Amino acid sequence: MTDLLTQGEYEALAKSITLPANAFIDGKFRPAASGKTFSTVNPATGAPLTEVAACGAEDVDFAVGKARDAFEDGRWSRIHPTDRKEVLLRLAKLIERNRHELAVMESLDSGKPIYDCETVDIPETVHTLKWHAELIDKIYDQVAPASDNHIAMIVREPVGVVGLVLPWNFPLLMLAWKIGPALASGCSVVVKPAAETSLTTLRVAELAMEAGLPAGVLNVITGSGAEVGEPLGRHADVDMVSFTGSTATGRRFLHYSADSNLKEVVLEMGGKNPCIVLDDAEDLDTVAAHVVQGAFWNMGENCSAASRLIVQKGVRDALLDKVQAHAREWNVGNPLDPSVRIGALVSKAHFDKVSSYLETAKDAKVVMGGKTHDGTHVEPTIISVSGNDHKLAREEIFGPILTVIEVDSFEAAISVANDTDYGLAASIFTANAKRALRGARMLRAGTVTVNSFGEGDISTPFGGYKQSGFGGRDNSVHAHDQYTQLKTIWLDLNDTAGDAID
Ligand SMILES: NC(=O)C1=CN([C@@H]2O[C@H](COP(=O)(O)OP(=O)(O)OC[C@H]3O[C@@H](n4cnc5c(N)ncnc54)[C@H](O)[C@@H]3O)[C@@H](O)[C@H]2O)C=CC1
Ligand code: BAL
Repeated sequence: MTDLLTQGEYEALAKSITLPANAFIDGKFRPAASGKTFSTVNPATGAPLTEVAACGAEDVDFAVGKARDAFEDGRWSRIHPTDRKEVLLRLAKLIERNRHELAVMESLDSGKPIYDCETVDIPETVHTLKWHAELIDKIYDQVAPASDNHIAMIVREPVGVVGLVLPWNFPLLMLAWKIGPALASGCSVVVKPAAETSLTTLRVAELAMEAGLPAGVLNVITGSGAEVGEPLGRHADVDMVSFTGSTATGRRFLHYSADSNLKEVVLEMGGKNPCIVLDDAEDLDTVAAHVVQGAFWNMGENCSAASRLIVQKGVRDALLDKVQAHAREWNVGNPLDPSVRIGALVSKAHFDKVSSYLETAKDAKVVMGGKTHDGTHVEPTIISVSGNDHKLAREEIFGPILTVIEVDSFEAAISVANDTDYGLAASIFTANAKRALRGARMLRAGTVTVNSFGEGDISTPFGGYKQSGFGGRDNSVHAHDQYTQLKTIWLDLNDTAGDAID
């Protein structure tokens, strides 16, 4: 059970904590080579929090060089997996010990409710690091079938120096999703946090040194996508990039790779995720609670947000009454108030984008909400559209706006659900087990939940079909596939040289 503090205690902590500001390279905080900085702002108040190093290509190059040195001399990549495990477990413990400080930092920098930071982001970050740490000395290599005179081994080796490019919606958790398996596998990493939310990544890098991670293994380069993300994506000495963010930026990383060293690229991108509710769904009140959680959790700033409610005609009105009742419990307010469920959107620029969709609602029916507050807050909003062609049904809004589409059959529901370029997540609510399973199979999405909304947990792969994903999966044992490559080693056991192995 998480021990929440009071709003007053969180506000006192916010005033007393030291915010990191410099990039973190080779075990030390360092300013950008250019000396430039940018302001990071509390989106809930508009007040500047601190000045962060505005790094560029020179800093990326320096960090990649340090990561390469660390990888090649084996100070991390070649130590026993159990020793890597111990360091990562210590890091998880240090994050747990500093949870209130990290939760406040995350909330101030991103606008997320402190309640979410304390009850989801921090515990899940700790759990993710522990899970990958515990896994790494339990994965065995393989021996392939071969004649008595040969042994064919298939071994996993760390891929090398990896670039980890993070989004702003779950700064700590996405860091953990990527450094957990990357570091456990023995890679050295250069992390590029989103410019909006660099602070907790920098603090975790510092804690990693305290945990005993050797210098140069975990580096953090702060700055913009153009100045840091692009040079990292194009760097000839980066072996692999794992990215989470928008589909447009993900696509750029494929170009960077093709134009440079053909580095491996794994992309986890956007979604316009359908939530299907059929006429025979049971317990509409619980269904409504899932719909609200799916649409409004983290202010809808979630790649797997259930942003399209596809509801069968017979149950539409009853369901929408209950969805509104639950949504009214999601109060908008100061993110440092532990009773608040809807905090600020991440930035004024993102607020402007999300609120522009409220204008689009003029040719649709606003069922609930539609108002904005305090410059960066948007109320939980439900908008009913005439069909799946509406802009609100097609574009990823990444805000607390749920688009409702009515359908008249199971087949129509599946067809509308799949009518999107995305394919990250989907849910289906029905009491008919055969239709539930048939639907789950027919939905083109990386994760399908039946009679619930969720992303699964650390033990199951997370990633998308179609333009939501490329190249691999986060979470689960499969996350290690991103950060390792397979090597085949054949041994000839004959006393004298035998035939060629073919
Ligand atoms: N997990 C997800 O699916 C996420 C989706 N988004 C979607 O993307 C929209 C835009 O948000 P952004 O912050 O602009 O996302 P983004 O995809 O541009 O940013 C993600 C990361 O890529 C970096 N980046 C940006 N431009 C780059 C470039 N040209 N080259 C290399 N790296 C670059 C950013 O600095 C950040 O670290 C949101 O409204 C939302 O719809 C945003 C964040 C997470
Ligand atoms: N929900 C975890 C992945 C993401 O939103 O970026």
